[in-house]
Amino acid sequence: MLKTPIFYWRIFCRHRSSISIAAQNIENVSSMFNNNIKSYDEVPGPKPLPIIGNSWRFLPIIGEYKLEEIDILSRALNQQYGDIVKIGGILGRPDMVFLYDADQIEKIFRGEDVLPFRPSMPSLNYYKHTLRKEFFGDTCGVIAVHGQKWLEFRSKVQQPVLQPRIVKLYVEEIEETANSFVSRIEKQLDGNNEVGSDFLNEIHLWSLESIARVALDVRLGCLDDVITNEDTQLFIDAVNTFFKNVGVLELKIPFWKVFNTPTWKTYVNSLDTITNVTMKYVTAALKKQNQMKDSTTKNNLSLLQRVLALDPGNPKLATTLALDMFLVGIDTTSAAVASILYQLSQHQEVQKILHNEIRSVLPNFNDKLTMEKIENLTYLKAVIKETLRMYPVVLGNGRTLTNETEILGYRIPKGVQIVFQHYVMSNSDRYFKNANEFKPERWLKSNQEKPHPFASLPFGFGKRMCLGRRFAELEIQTIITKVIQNFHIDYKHEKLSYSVQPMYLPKGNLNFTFTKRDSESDDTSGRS
Ligand code: HEM
Repeated sequence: MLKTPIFYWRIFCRHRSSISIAAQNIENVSSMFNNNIKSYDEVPGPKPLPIIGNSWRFLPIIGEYKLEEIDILSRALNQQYGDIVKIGGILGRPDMVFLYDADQIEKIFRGEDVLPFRPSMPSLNYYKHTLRKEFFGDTCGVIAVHGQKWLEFRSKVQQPVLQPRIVKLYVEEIEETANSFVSRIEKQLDGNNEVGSDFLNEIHLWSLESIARVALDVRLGCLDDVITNEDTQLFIDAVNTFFKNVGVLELKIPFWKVFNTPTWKTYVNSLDTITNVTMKYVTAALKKQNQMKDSTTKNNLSLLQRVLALDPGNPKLATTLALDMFLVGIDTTSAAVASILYQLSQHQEVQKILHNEIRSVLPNFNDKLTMEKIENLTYLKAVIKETLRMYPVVLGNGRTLTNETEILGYRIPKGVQIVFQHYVMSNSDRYFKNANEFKPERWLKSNQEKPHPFASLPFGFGKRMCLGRRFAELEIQTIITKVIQNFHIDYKHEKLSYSVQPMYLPKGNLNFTFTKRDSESDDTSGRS
């Protein structure tokens, strides 16, 4: 069936929309007068067959393109065809052009117009714009939203969400959540100091708890031994159900478009629950804000209070923002943390340097984290960047052209979806010397060889850049600091390979071994 091409695109587009949008005017006028420009038909790529085009390549059994192995496929296409590859002739969807050239990607990003176009995640798009239209109206958020509605929403919330000054207000709460995670690990260790096979779910709980602190000003208690708050259990279940079903709706034949499939109903229920619980907390915050007027200084207003103030008396804007943060901020951050911990378990020398850095910045276990201290954890930041270089959780990002554009000597028509192949570029020696080596040092200031700024872009770029980036960084920096400060981490099982799930992360049980460090220990003590 002709479903698979769409699957393929959506995997790239995952992050429920990360695949962005965009548009640019680059050189499109001058190109009209340049006779050397080749036509779109000449762009290299797998040749489509009559009628079925290239769709068959994505079919199970007979097709050679496997969605879970897009990493391998993308590299193979690059080797076979070069820096620009057309995947055209896919029934029911626009052509895709894969791009492997960082200079060209930079041009496209820098030429973005005011309304970068994001081909949206259809299931969420339908939920927001049709099924629950009455609730969302024109305040639909940014995920699965484009055009003027996207611009209006993003312009309102962008400043508070991305401002370092505001992110700084959350250091203590994010640290508290990380401490709860550490305590929970301790309680879950078996006789061999190993955590259970469902450790990724533990990371998800931490991530949900952290985002709730930011988006709702609430301590949900996801990491408590016993969850007593009914809403919290409801919320955890709904978030899990959402993640379980969104992949099915986005990646399999979209029967839900024709009738209410059980998956669709479950998915809608989960979204309704997340929206309702979110609305409940936001409304409570609004009430509290009204009662406490003037008691908080303007500088200390939380993100939620600031967003509430943007639309006085109305909880809709803040609810929608929180909803979007939950929908795209949990599994991305969780995947990144899982991947970083795995890499640290595989690179003991890196873990040792990192631990020594953490010990020098936080000599005592009880030392509180501050933004200034985080600033000094330069090796930690390099470890995070290096993991996201080699294993970006969102494999590729992209933009749909809104104008005819010259790309690498070819005239590419409006409407084509350009997919930036960051995974391949950031793992190529062309952009990173000895690219297959895990070397955080390459990101340190002392390194003379500066990487191309558009070869590794884990959070995207430009007007639609990740809205939660600063919070994601704070969360990841804090959790890794706390875990490595407390434990030596090992992975004593067969090496894991990475796959698209649809976040890109190690495939298999993450039953790490956590060996408690004592406060005086250097990195090697406490190891079995
Ligand atoms: C490691 C963690 C994360 C990664 C790697 C990541 C990556 C991305 C990427 C690649 C995009 C697309 C950017 C573009 O098109 O240029 C994106 C968009 C977005 N991200 Fe993240 N993200 C992460 C965490 C988060 C978190 C924690 C939140 C919220 C708290 C968040 C909220 C968003 C939103 C709302 C958008 C859509 C922005 C728009 O379309 O205007 N992300 N993210």
